[in-house]
Amino acid sequence: MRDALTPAAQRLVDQAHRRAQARSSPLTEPGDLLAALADQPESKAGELLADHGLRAEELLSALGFSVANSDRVGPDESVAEPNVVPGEPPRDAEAPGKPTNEPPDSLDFRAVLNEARSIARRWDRNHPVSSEHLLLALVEYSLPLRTLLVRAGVQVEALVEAIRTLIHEDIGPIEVEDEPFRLDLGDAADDHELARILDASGNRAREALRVIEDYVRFALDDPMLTRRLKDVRHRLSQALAGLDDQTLLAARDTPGDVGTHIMTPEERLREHPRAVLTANFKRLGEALRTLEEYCKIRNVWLSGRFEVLRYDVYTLEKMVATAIRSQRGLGKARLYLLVGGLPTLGDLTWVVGEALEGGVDVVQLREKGVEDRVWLERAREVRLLTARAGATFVVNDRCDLARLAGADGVHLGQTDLTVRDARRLLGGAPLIGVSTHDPSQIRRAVLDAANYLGVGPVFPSGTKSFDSSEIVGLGLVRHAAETTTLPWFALGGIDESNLDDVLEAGARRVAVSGALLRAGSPRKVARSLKDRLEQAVAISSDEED
Ligand SMILES: Cc1ncc(COP(=O)(O)OP(=O)(O)O)c(N)n1
Ligand SMILES: Cc1nc(C(=O)O)sc1CCOP(=O)(O)O
Ligand SMILES: [Mg+2]
Repeated sequence: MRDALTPAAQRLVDQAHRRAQARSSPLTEPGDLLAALADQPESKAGELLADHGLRAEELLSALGFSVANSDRVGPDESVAEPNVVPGEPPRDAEAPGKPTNEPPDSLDFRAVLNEARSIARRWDRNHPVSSEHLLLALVEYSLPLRTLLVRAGVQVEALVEAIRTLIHEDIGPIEVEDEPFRLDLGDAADDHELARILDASGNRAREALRVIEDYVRFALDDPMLTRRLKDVRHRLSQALAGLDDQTLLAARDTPGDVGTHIMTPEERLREHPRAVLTANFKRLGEALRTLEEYCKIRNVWLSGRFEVLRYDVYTLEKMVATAIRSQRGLGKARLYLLVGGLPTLGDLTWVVGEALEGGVDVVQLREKGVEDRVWLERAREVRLLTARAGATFVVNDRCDLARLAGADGVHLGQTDLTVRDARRLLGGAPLIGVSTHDPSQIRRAVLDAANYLGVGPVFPSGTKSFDSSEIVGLGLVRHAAETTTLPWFALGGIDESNLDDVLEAGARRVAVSGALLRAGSPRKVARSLKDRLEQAVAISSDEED
């Protein structure tokens, strides 16, 4: 394999070889590369590992390197990036100057380099492999190394998202590998059986994935999840390319398959599209498990790729389930009111009543600095009003009060409780909303299985003061419109005068506070905002038809 690597990536690969030599290993393994990355906080990938919680010494010792004497093995270990040094062509892995007498690459090590290459070249065939590509290949395709990273403190999911964002990872065409990993299926009877099993489960996995993708794309209409599913399909195809398709085809015998006519009553009965979705997630998990188990006989590395895919599919299943539940809870909600800071309970009752009459769908009680008993009294009042109107009620910041008041959910900012901890307190049913102020927070909230997002502040706000650098503008609204899975509400300084700009940028739900609280007639303003939101929704669905 002749891979174009950035100088920094090349040094990491060389360092991995030297590490293998230092530990007297006959082969250079992926763990040697991970150790090289972990021990180079100045490289971009090393920096990312450190930012995501790596306790480098713990990882190095888990990888079998003694921290005291390891670690910068050999000379010239400075791996300061840039990815590509301007004016300097990327070095080649097998170019002259490569250290000699070092243990050759294990199959797994070569597979990691292959992976890194295919990630780097997804969009551009000439793109060199950088340290970030190497790190992504390691964590995405080696479950044991991923586990070691988790044990050494790394938040792996967030790390993967950060790398993907950094390298603009996206779904490109499937590249045919020059030298794919092939299962060497010969002519023996065992091989024939193995080929039939792998052929059937490969087809099953592909088909189930397609059924799931169709649901997410057409029923859920969710761009971010559709992209993630495409990514799984892409990786599944790459993994399946490791099986010798000619052998599999030769072994295929559909008319002779004793299983084709056996169908359980449950398989015939699917009452609604969601039942089809659930059944196909199950089918996909099973097919991946079969691939993983039977590949172990011949190629542990390939088996590991199916294993990682299976775990990713479990996570995706949860994300799809959350997206369905969120859309059901908030699918038709367009106008969201944040209310708080009013002098009396009577003022609160009046404003919320007016807003609900004007068509507000969600009310959030957002109090700051009031005594808990007052908070709770107000929350119970808003609960009553919203329940009568059939609207949703959310409590800002406080899970305890949300529970006590019987709210439908809670809203959390970036420094409030995490979604995971709020779920511990509230259980699975209540809605959890998260404030987001940049693309990575949006991605994180989606991965954390939040039910909806606040996206802002779009404009300066009279309700909460923000530095000008904190105002996200319409750019983040456009980003959310293009990518976001969940119901999301643009907010911050939105009123009748600038709503058109927000709609133009792609928002179809907005949250307001001052626009209603400072209005002479909150009912009229709410009605006008709501009508314009619904009109925008109607126009965009006409355009889609
Ligand atoms: C719908 C919605 N979006 C964002 C926020 C802001 O939450 P947070 O950042 O926690 O700030 P506070 O509101 O707590 O001051 C929100 N409340 N609602
Ligand atoms: C409390 C709050 N949080 C925001 C965020 O973007 O996180 S914007 C905001 C204030 C929303 O009120 P108004 O509509 O009056 O600007
Ligand atoms: Mg908060």
